Amino acid sequence: MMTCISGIPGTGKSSVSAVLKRMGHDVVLQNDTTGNYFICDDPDRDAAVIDEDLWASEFRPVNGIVEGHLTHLLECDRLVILRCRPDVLKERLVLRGYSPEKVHENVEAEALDTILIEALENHKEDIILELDTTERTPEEIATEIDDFIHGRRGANFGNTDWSEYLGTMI
Ligand SMILES: Nc1ncnc2c1ncn2[C@@H]1O[C@H](COP(=O)(O)OP(=O)(O)OP(=O)(O)O)[C@@H](O)[C@H]1O
Repeated sequence: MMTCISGIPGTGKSSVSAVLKRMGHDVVLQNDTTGNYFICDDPDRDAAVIDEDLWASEFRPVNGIVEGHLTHLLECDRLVILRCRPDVLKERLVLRGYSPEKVHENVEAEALDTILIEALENHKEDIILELDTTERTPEEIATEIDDFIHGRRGANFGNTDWSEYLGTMI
């Protein structure tokens, strides 16, 4: 069974995945699988552009967890989307040294539910679990994901609404 953990950069995917790995889950990093799909560097965003559709269509399923901000594009059995309140996400990304443009782009995408919307275009609702990481530890989030993977809790999404942040601090 393959579980994907997606979310805007800074929502806590790596932190949560590290805990899940310690709990015994096999974790594959998206960035370790995209090398053959490189198109060019994007200096404005300080990121590589990859052929996302080709990567997603050629991805070989794994029995475990795949973590990365594009993994909601993959076919999978369970999909977890991590969320973070825009003002807190902004702090996390500024601390990382992201440029103001990159902070804005990511925080706006979070406020607009971008990943959830894309996920709903590709997946059935009953495999999606959305978790707000804002005021919770990676350990708490990892426990919820472990419960989801093992069927001890069900799918759930649509409970975050960051629209009040649009057009204000971002
Ligand atoms: N639940 C949390 N509570 C507080 N801080 C957190 C939490 N999760 C992550 N952080 C902090 O937020 C920052 C970003 O976390 P992390 O690298 O896990 O995000 P990410 O979603 O994996 O980002 P990327 O997609 O760029 O790899 C880190 O400084 C991390 O310590």
